[in-house]
Amino acid sequence: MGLILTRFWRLFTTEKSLRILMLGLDGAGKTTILYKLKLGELVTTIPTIGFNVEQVTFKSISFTIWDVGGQMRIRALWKYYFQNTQALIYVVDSSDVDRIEEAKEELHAILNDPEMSDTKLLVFANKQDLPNSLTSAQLTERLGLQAMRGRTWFIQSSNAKTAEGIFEGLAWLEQNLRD
Ligand SMILES: Nc1nc2c(ncn2[C@@H]2O[C@H](COP(=O)(O)OP(=O)(O)OP(=O)(O)O)[C@@H](O)[C@H]2O)c(=O)[nH]1
Ligand SMILES: [Mg+2]
Repeated sequence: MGLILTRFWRLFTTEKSLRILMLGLDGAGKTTILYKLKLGELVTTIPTIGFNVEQVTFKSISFTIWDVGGQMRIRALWKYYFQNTQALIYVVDSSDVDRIEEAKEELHAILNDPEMSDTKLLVFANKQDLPNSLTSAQLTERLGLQAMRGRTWFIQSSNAKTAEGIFEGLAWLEQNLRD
């Protein structure tokens, strides 16, 4: 009976959980972002070997966010998380200027996978608090975002330590994944 009621209730509510994949080079700030969203706290992270997954509810939508470790030797595992992903959150350390090209190559490799062809893209231009960090406009250029065809995307400046920009990014996802 409970199950029937639950199913009936779901017909009239907008309840749904969307699968979000969060990737980016090691140290970009993915795990920091995940727990800032989940707990509202700054957690002390260690490099992720494997993944973290958390359910985060924002406005009408429940997001299941998969945060996968970004170290080079484990990036080959990213593809096993692609299936059924509605949106990719790609986190970039905007101050790590020497590795922007690497971040660009990895991003385009992900987006070229057929399983990611309809996936929406949110880029966090993270670590904006650090000196010499690139602005979101500079990153847009360096990551080749404008040149992408047929992709719904957005770039948001952020500081994961203070949560600046993080919820703005989630609001964009909520708007674009609602229907
Ligand atoms: N200054 C500054 N530091 C940040 C910011 N976001 C994350 N960090 C720090 O960057 C370091 C790496 O953050 P993580 O969240 O562990 O990075 P990650 O992307 O999960 O890394 P992997 O798990 O190795 O893929 C930590 O010391 C964070 O505190 C930010 O916006 N500004
Ligand atoms: Mg991590």
